[in-house]
Amino acid sequence: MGAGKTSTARKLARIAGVASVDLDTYLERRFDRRIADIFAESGEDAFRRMESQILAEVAQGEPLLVSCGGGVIVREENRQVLRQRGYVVYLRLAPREAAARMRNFKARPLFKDLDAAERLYAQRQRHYEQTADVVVDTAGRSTGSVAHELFRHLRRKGILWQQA
Ligand SMILES: Nc1ncnc2c1ncn2[C@@H]1O[C@H](COP(=O)(O)OP(=O)(O)OP(=O)(O)O)[C@@H](O)[C@H]1O
Ligand SMILES: O=C(O)C1=C[C@@H](O)[C@@H](O)[C@H](O)C1
Ligand SMILES: [Mg+2]
Repeated sequence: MGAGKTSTARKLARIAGVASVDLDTYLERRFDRRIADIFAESGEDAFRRMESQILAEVAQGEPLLVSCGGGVIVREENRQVLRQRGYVVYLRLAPREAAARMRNFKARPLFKDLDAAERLYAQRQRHYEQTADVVVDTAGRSTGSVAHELFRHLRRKGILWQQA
C-alpha cells in the first residue's frame, strides 16, 4: 500500500505508450462500488473474491500493464495468475515511508495506522518477493525515476518493444 504502484504504472504507461489498467479503479467501476464501502458493508473476504475475479478477467485479455491492489498477493490463486500470466514487478517500500506519502487513508481500509500496516507487511513480504520477477526499491525516488528504470528493464527483457 502506497509504494506507488498506481502512480508509477500510470507514468510508465505514458512513457512506453502502452495500455494500462489499475485493478482497484477497474474493480470500483465494474461493481459500481467504492473499495471503502465494500470493506465496510461486505467485509474483506467479499472484496478479495471480487479482486480475484477482476484479476482473472484482466489476465485473460490482451497484454496490458496492470497496477494491482497491495493485497492481491494474499490469495494463492492470484499469485498463480500473476506468476503464470504476468511479469511481476514488486515496488518495495517500508510501511513507515509509505505512510509518509499517503494522503487518502479512507480509501485504504487496511492501512488504519502504522502498526496495522507493519503487521500486514510482515505477513505479505515473502509473497511479494517470491512472486516478483523483479524488485525495485522506491524509497526516496520519484515515480518518474522508477518508471524510467522499469521502462529500460522491461525493454531489456523483451517485454516492452515500443520506443519512447
Ligand atoms: N515515488 C514517490 N514519491 C513520492 N510520493 C509518491 C511516490 N509514489 C507514489 N507517491 C504518492 O504516494 C501515494 C500512494 O501512491 P499510489 O496510490 O501510487 O500507491 P499504490 O502502491 O498504488 O497504493 P495501493 O496499494 O493502495 O494501491 C500517492 O499520494 C502518490 O502520489
Ligand atoms: O493492501 C491491501 O490489502 C489493499 C490495497 C489497496 O490497493 C486496495 O486494493 C484495498 O484497499 C486493499
Ligand atoms: Mg494503487
